[in-house]
Amino acid sequence: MSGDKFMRVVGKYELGRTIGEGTFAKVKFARDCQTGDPVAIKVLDKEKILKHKMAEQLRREIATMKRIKHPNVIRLYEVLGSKTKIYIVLEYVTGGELFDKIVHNGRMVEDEARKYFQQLINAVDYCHSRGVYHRDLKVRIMTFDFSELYCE
Ligand SMILES: Nc1ncnc2c1ncn2[C@@H]1O[C@H](COP(=O)(O)OP(=O)(O)OP(=O)(O)O)[C@@H](O)[C@H]1O
Repeated sequence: MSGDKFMRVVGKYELGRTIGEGTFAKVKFARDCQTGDPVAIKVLDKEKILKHKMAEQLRREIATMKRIKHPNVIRLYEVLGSKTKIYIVLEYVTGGELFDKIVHNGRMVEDEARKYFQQLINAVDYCHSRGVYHRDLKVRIMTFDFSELYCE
């Protein structure tokens, strides 16, 4: 992404701007220094994880995500650590949340809804076939045509 400022290096990644924030993580745009490929890195504070007794849940979530490899599920590439932080390196997706798209447009034509729903079902079916059941699906859209919908 041109125009981005990269300030910190973690592993082989240059960290750029913050692109989102969740309950326990800041999500940064980053770039693989070797290939130039974009990634999203979730940065978690170890102290905060321990304080909220989330270490075991996080460990389980990471182990599960590492097993899941499907074109419609965000890939976890690797996990890095420093003294104070955990860095979860993820596939970068650009299209925003499906929910926001629906709210913004007010409605969705049936063909488009069918396409997204098919991708969602494929992803969930794959996860179930591997014994993984997700209780908090987030649906994000990839801007490429061939695999538009990712769920995490
Ligand atoms: N792989 C990704 N590619 C691009 N943006 C992402 C990616 N993962 C997360 N984001 C952005 O970062 C925001 C926060 O994501 P995160 O997964 O930490 O929290 P959440 O799932 O939205 O909330 P919570 O952790 O509270 O359930 C997202 O809303 C999204 O905008």
